[in-house]
Amino acid sequence: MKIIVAGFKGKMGATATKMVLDTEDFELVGVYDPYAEENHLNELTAFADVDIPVFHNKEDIVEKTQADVWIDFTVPAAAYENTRFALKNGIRPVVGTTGFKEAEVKELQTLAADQSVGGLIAPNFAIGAVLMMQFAAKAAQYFPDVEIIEMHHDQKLDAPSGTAIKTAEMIYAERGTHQQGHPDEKETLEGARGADYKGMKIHSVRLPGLVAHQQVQFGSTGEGLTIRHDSFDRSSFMTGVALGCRKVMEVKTLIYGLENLL
Ligand SMILES: NC(=O)C1=CN([C@@H]2O[C@H](COP(=O)(O)OP(=O)(O)OC[C@H]3O[C@@H](n4cnc5c(N)ncnc54)[C@H](O)[C@@H]3O)[C@@H](O)[C@H]2O)C=CC1
Ligand SMILES: O=C(O)C1=N[C@H](C(=O)O)C[C@H](O)C1
Repeated sequence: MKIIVAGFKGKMGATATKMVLDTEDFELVGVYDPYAEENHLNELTAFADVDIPVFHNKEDIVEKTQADVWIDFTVPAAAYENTRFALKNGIRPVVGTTGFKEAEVKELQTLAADQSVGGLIAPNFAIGAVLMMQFAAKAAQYFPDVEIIEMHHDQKLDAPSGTAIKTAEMIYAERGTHQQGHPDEKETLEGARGADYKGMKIHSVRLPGLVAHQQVQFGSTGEGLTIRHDSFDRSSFMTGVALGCRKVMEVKTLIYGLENLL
């Protein structure tokens, strides 16, 4: 399987690049970042023995390689265009970048279906995080009152996290809209109650030292249930990324959420 990694100099992109190089049946054919100063991956100390081209524009990738899969860990502002480009050129996207609008995902799904090209957008590739979301959706059948607290490193650009939004969407699919808290509650300091997704509150914590953590907290009469996942290291996402790369070779649509491929 021939793979391109977009965003290779970033925290996730570098981890994914290493994973591709370390996986026997994966072949890294190029890395992409329009802002990179390097022309070859071996110019970076971490990849000193890897002679792979660095691409600075997308057209060169199509012209000079024959990639099967496009792994994307870039920035919210670039991921939609990158995914669209990959699909249009028959390269299967495996996208971890967050910040997609609901309409953008739908548009890309239509394009993938039209092009008959498989792909995956997964807000979280950690298997434990996918289980957390599924357990939370199950719990919401019995405990409709829930708040989501997501906690990330302070370099994160988007809030709330893609995982928090996906969790809220999965809970919503089970419980629908539900009024929580006191109907007359007032914020004396704006934002105190967090963001609101169909009546569900989402709180975003950003602190140095954190990686990626989320707590889904349910409350009911005389009892509470907390479901928590922690990614302590970015290697936690790599099993899911590798699995995504294999699975997109077998499908002809753009899947949203790793849970749909497990
Ligand atoms: N789905 C998942 O499991 C996970 C998703 N993420 C998401 O992945 C994304 C990247 O996260 P990090 O690696 O922490 O960020 P980062 O800031 O460390 O890396 C982003 C990289 O993208 C590059 N870049 C900027 N514009 C680009 C473009 N147009 N094309 C290609 N590359 C471009 C930057 O130069 C930078 O090196 C974020 O949206 C984050 O939320 C992060 C961890 C896990
Ligand atoms: O930016 C991150 O770090 C992460 N982003 C994803 C998200 O927005 O949910 C996945 C994970 O939480 C790490």
